[in-house]
Amino acid sequence: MAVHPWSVVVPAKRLAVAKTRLQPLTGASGADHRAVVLALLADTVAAAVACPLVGSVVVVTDEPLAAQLAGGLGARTVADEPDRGLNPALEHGARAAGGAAVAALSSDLPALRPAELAAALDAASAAPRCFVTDAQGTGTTLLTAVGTPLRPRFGRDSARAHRDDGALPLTGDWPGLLRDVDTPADLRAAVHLGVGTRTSELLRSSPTLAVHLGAAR
Ligand SMILES: Nc1nc2c(ncn2[C@@H]2O[C@H](COP(=O)(O)OP(=O)(O)OP(=O)(O)O)[C@@H](O)[C@H]2O)c(=O)[nH]1
Ligand SMILES: C=C(OP(=O)(O)O)C(=O)O
Repeated sequence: MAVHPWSVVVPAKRLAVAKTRLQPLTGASGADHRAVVLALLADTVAAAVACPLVGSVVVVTDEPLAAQLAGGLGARTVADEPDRGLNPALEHGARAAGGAAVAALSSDLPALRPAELAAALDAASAAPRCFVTDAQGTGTTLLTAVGTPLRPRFGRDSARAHRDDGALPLTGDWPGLLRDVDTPADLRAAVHLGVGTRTSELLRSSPTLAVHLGAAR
């Protein structure tokens, strides 16, 4: 039986140290690196907030600009505790979010659509813990838990780690949910799929970045 509402937890580290693999692109195009990271987060959070199966979105961050942005989009923010990296931050966010159905969502999914997230969360009622593998095939973009602790294993080869830890892999027609952005090629692929409002605005205001991403008209 489908479960909802879901609490969605989104991690966001300090902008100054985030998305370093995008720096060659932002540097070469003269784009504001922080603005790019924030735009990816904004489109991800906006899609989660707009998802009909989601009751609350909690962003785990110590970054004031990310917290401000999350608040403006209707998400709640909690501090980046216990300050021991991504997985402890997600566990903290999941505890703060509460509820029986909790999902950890990557913060770098600018092409995510609310209906895609709804389809994945709907499918996630199939097992107590489920996950969605990223487009590369090694990482994780969504980890879900219903009535059981989240036990996040994000990091290198996290898809394998989540599967080895008993979570069920989910597949479906949700290209925007798979397309996390780590590298310039990933951002190009997300732009090709169609990105949300904030990333689109950024491309309009940064013509050189748009050219680098093949998005210039
Ligand atoms: N709140 C919180 N989020 C984190 C932490 N570490 C990583 N994240 C977030 O988790 C996601 C994946 O992080 P990483 O793959 O380590 O780093 P990244 O910023 O995506 O990119 P790179 O610098 O290119 O490795 C990003 O959204 C980060 O902002 C942490 O300690 N606390
Ligand atoms: C940490 C992860 O994400 P990223 O692709 O941002 O490195 C992961 O997939 O587990």
